Amino acid sequence: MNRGRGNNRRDGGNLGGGGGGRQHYAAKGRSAQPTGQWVARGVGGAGGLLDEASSGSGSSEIVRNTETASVADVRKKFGDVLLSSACPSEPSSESHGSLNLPPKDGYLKGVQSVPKTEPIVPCYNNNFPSSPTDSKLSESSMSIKSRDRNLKNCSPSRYISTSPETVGCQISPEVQSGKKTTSEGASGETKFGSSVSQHDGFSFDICEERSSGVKLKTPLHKINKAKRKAELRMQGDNIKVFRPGMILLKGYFSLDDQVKMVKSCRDLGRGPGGFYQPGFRDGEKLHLKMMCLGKNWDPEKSAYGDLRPGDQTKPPPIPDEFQLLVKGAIEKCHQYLESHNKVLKARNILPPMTPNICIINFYTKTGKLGLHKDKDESSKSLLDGLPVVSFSLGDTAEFLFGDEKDVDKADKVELESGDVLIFGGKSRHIFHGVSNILADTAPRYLMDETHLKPGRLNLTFREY
Ligand SMILES: O=C(O)CCC(=O)C(=O)O
Ligand SMILES: [Fe+2]
Repeated sequence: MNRGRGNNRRDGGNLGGGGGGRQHYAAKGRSAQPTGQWVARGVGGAGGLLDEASSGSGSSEIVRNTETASVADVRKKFGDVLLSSACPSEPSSESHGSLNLPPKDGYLKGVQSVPKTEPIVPCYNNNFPSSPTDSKLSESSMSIKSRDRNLKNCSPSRYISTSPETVGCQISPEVQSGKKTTSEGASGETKFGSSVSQHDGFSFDICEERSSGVKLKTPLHKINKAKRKAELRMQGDNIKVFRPGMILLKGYFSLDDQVKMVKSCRDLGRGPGGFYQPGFRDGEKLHLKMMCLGKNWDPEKSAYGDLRPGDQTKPPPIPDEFQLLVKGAIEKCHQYLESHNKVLKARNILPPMTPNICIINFYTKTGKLGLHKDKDESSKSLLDGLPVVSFSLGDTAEFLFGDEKDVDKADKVELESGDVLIFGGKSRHIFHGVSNILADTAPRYLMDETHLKPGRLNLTFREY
């Protein structure tokens, strides 16, 4: 399993050809639930229509899936859980940026286990999710875009930016030879540092501290307008099947649900096992901040483990509410495939899964992730094509995917805040990556409510 090493790194430097592990290079139907109540959306009641399969999905299934537990059942279970607004979220006295500086003299790898900030006990009982309804997909925002010319001809080792503006193909000889490392500060600037540690920057806060200064709030009528717009987007047919097993649920999460998710990630990310600046064994840094839930993914070993090697922290468990959202999204896909495609048993095209791993990435505007395959999960999981379920929050990402590790041959789709992308079954082994973050594209309401730092939050759920 190689998600991050050698030619397969998941860093900013690997958009070019080669193998492909997880290399950091660097939808929907929400019901009109009152704020604070999270109801899995858009499941159940799938029609029996058998339209032309847009994905070319197989039509050999003859038994309709009736086994998947209804999300409504899970709703009953979690529907009354109190919201997480009571989670402690004391401001840190530490400036966030300083946690991303290169390690100080005397720093020893593996010793920096205690965050400088007062540890904040994460709250795992946030009450998710909402229930999106079928919605119409806006072609403009979900069509596959042409290839990313900016990344053309970048070889893997050259795709490490030396400045925030550098898209790729420029790198100092020191970095190429592995003598220097790059790290991305809170501002998104890429900095050089020593390669003593791959684990500096523990407990990076994805949100700004609320400033004491006066900040103009978005007028209520604007908020309502944005919410109405989001609701409308969710009411149409917002689902796109790119390939068998690769499905985009466009605008799946309401703005309020997005706010809750960001707040949960923030709370989790400031506690033990929280966000940090990951790097590879040779000192190269991924162009993002990362944390894991359930199991730790180690970019140095390209493998999962129970503890994070750098500080021996155990990743927090995946909150039940996240589980519910994942389940709802998969069921939504099943429902769609069975009602819009010639599929009688959609789980044969997109197998169900219960995630026990979530990798959360935070990209600043210069963040990126090289073309890679997610292949560090168990052989059985990979063989069965258990899907990766990906939630996007914040700024829009240009997401590349294809059969080869070649940006010129990759397709591109924009993933906006609230979108869910799922790739499983025959699409489980696609190359994919993030070529670009489109600055200032996050919904204003989300930013106002969460103080999310400029950038994008991505959660990918998997079953080991
Ligand atoms: O950020 C994304 O959309 C993709 C993330 C990803 O591929 C990964 O974490 O393995
Ligand atoms: Fe991935």
